[in-house]
Amino acid sequence: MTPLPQISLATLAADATRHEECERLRVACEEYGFFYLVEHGIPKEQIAQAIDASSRFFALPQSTKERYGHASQGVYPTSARGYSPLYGEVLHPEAGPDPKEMFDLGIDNEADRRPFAGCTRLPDDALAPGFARSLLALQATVVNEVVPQLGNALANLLDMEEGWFQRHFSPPTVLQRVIRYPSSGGMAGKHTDNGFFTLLLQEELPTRSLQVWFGGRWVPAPSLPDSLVVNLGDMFQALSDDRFKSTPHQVVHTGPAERISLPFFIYPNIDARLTSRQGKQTFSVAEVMLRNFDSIWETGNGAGRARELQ
Ligand SMILES: O=C(O)CCC(=O)C(=O)O
Ligand SMILES: [Fe+2]
Repeated sequence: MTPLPQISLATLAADATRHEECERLRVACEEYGFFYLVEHGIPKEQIAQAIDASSRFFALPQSTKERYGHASQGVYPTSARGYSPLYGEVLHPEAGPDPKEMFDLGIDNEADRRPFAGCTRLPDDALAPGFARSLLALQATVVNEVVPQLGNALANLLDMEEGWFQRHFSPPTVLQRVIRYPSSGGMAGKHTDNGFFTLLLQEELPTRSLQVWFGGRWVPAPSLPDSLVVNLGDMFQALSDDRFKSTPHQVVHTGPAERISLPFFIYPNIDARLTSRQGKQTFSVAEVMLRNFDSIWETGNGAGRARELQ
């Protein structure tokens, strides 16, 4: 059993029940910074198709996958999109590069030359059947349905002025990722996520691979049927003047099967400059994101608040 609370997006979004569920959301965020999202509205088949197609993509020959690597993508920073082989990313400096492989996508916009924007070069249907199609379909549901509803409810916890969420998340910056942890053992070093919040879809496996740092110990966040995992990121913590925390977490996957997970890292609009509720912190979204990418990919110092975590 996991102690993590469950929050219903349908209840949160309905006028008659919103108030009570918002209170439960507040408690979940204050106590854990992690919760399960149920009644989230993402069709089960859409998730299953994305996981199946991802698994097939990762089974392609290494040289084929590497044709879609960071250098082939044409987005700045280069590590923001495309395929990354095993041992590419450092989430915690002591753990070193993680045994996991990944593919990163974002919201496509050919003409947009700002950081983290542009178009993802994806394998076509002949090479990776359903890969691009299923991941972009999932992205559309997440970005158009889940992010506005959940994002608004989370923004309300921050007590910002009317229209704050709408103003700073139109559109949001979305880092969509597909991760494969091999059956021989996979890891994601302990870290915090750097954005506003993260939505995690994970393959339904009996393992307890994802672990959350809570109450001085690692608590498993296994996949529960029809549930997503949501966690708060460093930007949420900063905007709340540290009232809410971005909770440390890690992945220790020991097999016996491989594990696919599909996180969506949700950030404000890339041009936003934001100030916390009490005015103690002001930051540029692009600057914070670029610094975090530099720490992960260039200096090996890890993600989010990793350096604070022993
Ligand atoms: O794969 C997972 O379950 C979580 C991965 C994660 O925490 C991350 O990529 O930030
Ligand atoms: Fe994470």
